Amino acid sequence: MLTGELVLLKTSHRDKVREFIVKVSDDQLHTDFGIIELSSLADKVPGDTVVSHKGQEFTIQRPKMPDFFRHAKRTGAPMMPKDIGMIIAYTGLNKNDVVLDAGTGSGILTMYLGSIAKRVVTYEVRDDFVGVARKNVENAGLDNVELRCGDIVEEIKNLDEKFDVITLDTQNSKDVIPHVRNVLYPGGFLATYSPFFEQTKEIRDAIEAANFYEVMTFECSEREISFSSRGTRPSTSKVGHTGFITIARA
Ligand SMILES: C[S@@+](CC[C@H](N)C(=O)[O-])C[C@H]1O[C@@H](n2cnc3c(N)ncnc32)[C@H](O)[C@@H]1O
Repeated sequence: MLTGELVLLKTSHRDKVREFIVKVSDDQLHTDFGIIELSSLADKVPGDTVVSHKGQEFTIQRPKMPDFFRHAKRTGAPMMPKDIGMIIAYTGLNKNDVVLDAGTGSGILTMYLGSIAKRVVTYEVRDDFVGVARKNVENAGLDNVELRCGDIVEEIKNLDEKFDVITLDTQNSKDVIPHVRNVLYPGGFLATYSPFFEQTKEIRDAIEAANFYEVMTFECSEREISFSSRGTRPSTSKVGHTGFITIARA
């Protein structure tokens, strides 16, 4: 692993997996299971192990987005991976795209967008939430995300840049939509996320008034299957309703 690279350290204790995301550096990681010199990770590769001063063995992996998602600090209502996956798939997000995103919240969707897109500009009206999101984005090692504190309803009117994809997860997305086409490239995608039917209808009305194409609204349900010695069946604890996704094209 290279100096400055992020590393996922995993160890088992009493049948439970404990994990830490660290950076290869001259620092130390202090855990219940002993101290690890992080410089000792420099000559390792994924799959190798490192041993703490108390003799506890940790395996070394490269952290991926699901690890950053699990470790992220949360405020408000972060988007779930099932919905994030749909937005990424239906907007066709790729490495050349520049994205406008609002509201940032704790930056969960923002992190996933940043892990794929060329650049992400994200707006959040609460500066304490911007602080949380900034930490999550930095912890995920992303340097292509620009976090701005501001009200997207006003800020979008003053933007002089165009975007390939715009994602809106705010209570007032309907007030942003009339301005979206001014900053979205022709053929670019808008994706909105809204928990209520009423809010979603307002978004649809605003999208229709702004003459978008290829409009569709859906919700994504996720059904986990549980496997046990007694049999195989859908899990009884499931993720219920989260939100409705609306996709539209300029
Ligand atoms: C549901 S959360 C977003 C969650 C985020 N997508 C995530 O995955 O972590 C909605 C956020 O929008 C912010 N917000 C609401 N109105 C806004 C506005 N007009 N401009 C910018 N942010 C706004 C709220 O403060 C809140 O943090």
